[in-house]
Amino acid sequence: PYVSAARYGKDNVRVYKVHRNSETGVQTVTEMTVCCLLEGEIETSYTEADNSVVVATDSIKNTIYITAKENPVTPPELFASILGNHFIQKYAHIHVANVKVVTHRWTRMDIDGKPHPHSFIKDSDEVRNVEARISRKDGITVTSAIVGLTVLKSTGSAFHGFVRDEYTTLPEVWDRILSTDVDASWKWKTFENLEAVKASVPKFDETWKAARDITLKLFAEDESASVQNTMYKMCEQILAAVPDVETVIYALPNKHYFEIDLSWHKGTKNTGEDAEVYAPQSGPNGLIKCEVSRS
Ligand SMILES: O=c1[nH]c(=O)c2nn[nH]c2[nH]1
Repeated sequence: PYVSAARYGKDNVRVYKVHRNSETGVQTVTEMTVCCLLEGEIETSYTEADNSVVVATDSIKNTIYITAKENPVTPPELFASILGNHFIQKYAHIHVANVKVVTHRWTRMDIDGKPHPHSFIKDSDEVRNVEARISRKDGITVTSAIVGLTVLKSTGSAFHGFVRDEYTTLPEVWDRILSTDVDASWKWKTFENLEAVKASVPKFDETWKAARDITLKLFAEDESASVQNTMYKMCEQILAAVPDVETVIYALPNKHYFEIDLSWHKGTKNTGEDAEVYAPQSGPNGLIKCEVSRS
């Protein structure tokens, strides 16, 4: 047998960084969880207990903190690329760094109608993620993502015209609740090197905001014929808005809310257009995925 693939490093490295603007007194915080896994000429550490090729995962964790101290931690696309590039520059035998950055939400509080200089609220578990592969040979590939953006609409969603056969019990519906946890990601054109990532820095925040705004606007306004069709429109609009993005990927659970027939109680009407009380379902749930690329 031989090692056909290997990568190792430190996962779940939690990092917080504060930026203090001494002139305005405004402080800005970033909190992220980092995973950094290295690839290269490391097979002998597996096959021959040769630890001479191992940059200890503890050293990788230390490097994450030093890199955060010495460099910007936002946008996450830049930080991930700087971190990964460090390893392939520092260690000749390391050829690839796989870096995942999960950025948590700290939304600045508004107090008495004014943004507070140093107080924040975790207004949701939504995260902004980046996965970057920094390769000596192949350059830097970056995928950005919005994960855990939970949305619901109480109407404006239908699902009918689907296959009806001896396995079908689902009634057709013209007016239903639609709820999902958005997992949207977009793959950037490969960056030749760190300089190319730095040249694109303004695009990363812009694109995250555009992708989020497009998702919310379409979710709210589309007379949805299905999760499939609505998510395709989201992908189309993001591709149209961001030339440097090659592919957009969505994975949307369909979080069902079932009607409850209450007619057993004095003929209470609570189905169809009389439905008001529903049973939110934890599972099973639909899961609809798609990947849309430039033609
Ligand atoms: O939007 C939907 N897509 C589907 O594929 C599906 N299947 N059941 N309900 C559904 N709703």
